[in-house]
Amino acid sequence: MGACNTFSNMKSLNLDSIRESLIRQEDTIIFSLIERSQFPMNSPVYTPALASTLPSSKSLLHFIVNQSETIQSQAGRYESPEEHPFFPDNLPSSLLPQYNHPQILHPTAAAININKTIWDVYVKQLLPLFTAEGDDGNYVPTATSDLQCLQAISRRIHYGKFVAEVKYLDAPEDYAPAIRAQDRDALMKLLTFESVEEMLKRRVEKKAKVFAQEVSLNVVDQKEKYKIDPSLLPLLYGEWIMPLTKLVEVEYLLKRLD
Ligand SMILES: C=C(O[C@@H]1C=C(C(=O)O)C=C[C@H]1O)C(=O)O
Repeated sequence: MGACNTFSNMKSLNLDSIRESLIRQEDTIIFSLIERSQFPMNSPVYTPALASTLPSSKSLLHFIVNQSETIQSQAGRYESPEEHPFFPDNLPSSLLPQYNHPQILHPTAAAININKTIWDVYVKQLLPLFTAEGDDGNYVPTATSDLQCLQAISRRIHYGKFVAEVKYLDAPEDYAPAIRAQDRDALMKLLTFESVEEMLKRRVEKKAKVFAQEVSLNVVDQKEKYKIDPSLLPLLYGEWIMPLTKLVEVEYLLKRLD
């Protein structure tokens, strides 16, 4: 049986099960980056000029994400504590019967949403790293690939809330004084596991070597080629995805005793 990506109940929530989910989410993130990388940068997708006749005049990406979130919100996506919209203002309510999502997180945590930062980091820092320069006019497939990447990365980073809850429950006596003192540095130190981070960086590079490898039947063509450079994965995780996950962890813990 494959590793499960969600929590069905409180009992299944421990640091091992959360890390298993984060490991499975690596696959989703790597595949979504590979899909996006088949298109060049297509920079008109991210600027207002192309979007001036659309209801979201900021950019085509803004329009596609906003409209997709509207549909998905009506279908109940944001009822789950694992999901965070990029444009939470004025989202319609779910039209579906309520699913009984386990209430694991401390109530004040619901408000933590760092998607603005994730959006900026993705568009300004990550995209240029793994897409070729250029414009091939495939704007809608490009923006829908971006939506997949953004949702996968956001879900992973906001999992920091669950990580933080479990770490707190495992050692409240260690965390409580730092929370009471609102000491960000002490919390960051407590929640950081360098060996886990180092293993993760090695694993995502290895996964990218497998997932992004060009498959050829031509035995003469021995040299391995990749759809995205595998060494980008430890960079993306080390510079942005893990630090932002830890930021969510700290933000969560700061509110854990409210
Ligand atoms: C997520 C965790 O917390 C921290 C963040 C990590 C990450 O984002 O992958 C890894 C190890 C920790 O430093 C964890 O402990 O698993």
